[in-house]
Amino acid sequence: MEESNKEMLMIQKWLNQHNELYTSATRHPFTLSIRDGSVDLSAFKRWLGQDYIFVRAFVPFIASLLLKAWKESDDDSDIEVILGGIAALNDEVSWFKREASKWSVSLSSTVPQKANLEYCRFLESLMSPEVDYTVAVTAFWAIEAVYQESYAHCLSDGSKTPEELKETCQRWGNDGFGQYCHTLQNIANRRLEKSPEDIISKAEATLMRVLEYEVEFWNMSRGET
Ligand SMILES: Cc1ncc(CN)c(N)n1
Repeated sequence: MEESNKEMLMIQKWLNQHNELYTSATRHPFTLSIRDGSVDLSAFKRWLGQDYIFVRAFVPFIASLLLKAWKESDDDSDIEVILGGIAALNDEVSWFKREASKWSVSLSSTVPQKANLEYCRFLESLMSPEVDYTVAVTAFWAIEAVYQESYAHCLSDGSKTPEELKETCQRWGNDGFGQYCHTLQNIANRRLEKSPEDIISKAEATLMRVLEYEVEFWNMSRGET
């Protein structure tokens, strides 16, 4: 391993080593099509309905992370950070309902697609008490960071995001959420620094699984499955 990687924090090292996979999640054709204004609105509506189902499954996952933080964390401020995420989710669920009615998407009749079911099943597996807090908080950071990077890109220079999709992009692409993701990354790095080799490799494998599920989730908006 080259010298620079030794001082580098674990997450940064992994993002370098798995840059292709990270890019496939954060620069997916679906979000690139939002950024260049060519997005197929039926793909956007498919994504909206599926993501509402995911966010509902995300709630118990964050609740389980709060419990792991309470039991295992060496730093009490982690609990407040995670609590902030739970509070934001409360607002997020109502945002989905408003946005769905704006697009006449019926959330109650949306059927979870295969990629969604598999991702939610993976989330549920991370809720098990056997899964270490360090592994779970690394997953939490990755899940949030993919959306933050993807949607921030739809708002950055040169973007031609349609006006009616800007609010969606702002939801995850805003600077405040960017700060929040950096806070999560710091928590994950702090925990990884003190972790034994087996936990570190579990966290790396989990990060890669999250990125793969995120790519499949974006692919789902194409509506093939
Ligand atoms: C699939 C997915 N991944 C991440 C996020 C951001 N919480 C989301 N809403 N949906």
